[in-house]
Amino acid sequence: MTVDKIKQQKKASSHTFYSKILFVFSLIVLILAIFSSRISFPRLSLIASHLTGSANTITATSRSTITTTSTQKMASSQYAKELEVAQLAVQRAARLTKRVFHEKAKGTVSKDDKSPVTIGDFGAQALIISALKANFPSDEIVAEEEAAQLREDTPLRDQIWELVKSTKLDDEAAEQLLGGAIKDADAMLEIIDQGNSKGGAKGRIWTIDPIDGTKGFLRGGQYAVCLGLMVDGDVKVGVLGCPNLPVDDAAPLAADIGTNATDEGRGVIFSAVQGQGATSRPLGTAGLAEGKSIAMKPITEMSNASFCESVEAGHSDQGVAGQIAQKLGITKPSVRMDSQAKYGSIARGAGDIYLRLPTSKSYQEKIWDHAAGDLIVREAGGQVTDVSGNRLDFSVGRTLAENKGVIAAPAAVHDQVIKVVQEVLGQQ
Ligand SMILES: Nc1ncnc2c1ncn2[C@@H]1O[C@H](COP(=O)(O)OS(=O)(=O)O)[C@@H](OP(=O)(O)O)[C@H]1O
Ligand SMILES: [Mg+2]
Repeated sequence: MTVDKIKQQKKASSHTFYSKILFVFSLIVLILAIFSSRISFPRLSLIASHLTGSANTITATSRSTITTTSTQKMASSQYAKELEVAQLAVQRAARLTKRVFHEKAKGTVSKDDKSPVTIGDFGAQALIISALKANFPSDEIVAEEEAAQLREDTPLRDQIWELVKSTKLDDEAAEQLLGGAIKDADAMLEIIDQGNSKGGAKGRIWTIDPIDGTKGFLRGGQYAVCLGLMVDGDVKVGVLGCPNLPVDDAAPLAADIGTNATDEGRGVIFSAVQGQGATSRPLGTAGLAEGKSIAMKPITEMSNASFCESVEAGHSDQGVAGQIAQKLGITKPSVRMDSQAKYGSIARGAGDIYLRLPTSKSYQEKIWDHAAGDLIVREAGGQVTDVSGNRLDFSVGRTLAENKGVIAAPAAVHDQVIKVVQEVLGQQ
């Protein structure tokens, strides 16, 4: 054997040695990354599914099995304080709405656009804005309700004030974090009116829908207390309190879900922070309960998929949705459900697809009806767009002026759904 050959062999074996070391080193780094929870298991499997482009790689284990100690995780992550305040504010506001929900008389009045609003809507908005202003005084707020009507109607104002001043979380530290009680009824009106931001593409702006699905709330159905934070037009934090959804993420979706007479086993908070995944936790009455990571369910067969839509035919074209579902091969009837509870339900894999088809050319969707749900579904592995396949644009004011309709589905099938939506709408 020549000296050259011996040298070559030595070089080759030292290469193999170094690549082995490199392999072992990468393995250790990967294991450390998993255990330090910087990448949670559901997100890893979602990343895997994006890499392979296959829905099937999102395994069943990615769903709802990982318990996160919310406060521990929050402490080190971006928007931790915003998330904690937002969830507690929603939990407290939901407590108020539940009191009204169980009353026969809900203090319902009609707004200028003829839609209903209750003492629950006004009270919840006051409590949420007061918590946000205590923590983030210079942030702007886009909220659904305004106090003008209450300034004219003192008995109604007083009814709301009674509710607001007596609704607290049974946790002193949580109450303190939310800034404590509002001073008096007049201060409450001022606070309600602080939700009058025009919205837009610059700075930190919160969106609040104190009771989304007010009609559902009045009917005894689903409703949601919704809160989102946008930074420069992009949703960073989203929280949905759904008092009438089951706590169990795996409970099958049905129109009458959560219509039991008591609150036993129901009430859930969904939340998400951009880039940090989505979570569900039981809706409580004191501090925050433990959360679980949630992820959308992979659709392996369209014939087994389910889709949800609005109960109100005026809010979404149910005829067109039926045609889309049929063309996709969906065989189950739609699950009609009020409010952003639909977004939460598909995000945790209880349902698969959410279709919201415009009923009029002129209606512009409101940002508070979609901001939180949009982020929660996307962080759970879904895609949310309008009927043309464009992302919802929250940066153009109080409405989604640049979008028509909403289509939310697992990322792996979203293009397929949009293709069919366009075929059906093209035939109209
Ligand atoms: N024409 C039209 N088209 C689309 N959407 C509309 C329309 N009119 C109203 N709204 C908004 O719908 C919000 C309720 O959402 P959902 O339809 O999902 O729930 S519900 O079935 O109506 O309860 C509802 O929110 P809330 O007012 O908070 O209930 C409205 O902002
Ligand atoms: Mg709404």
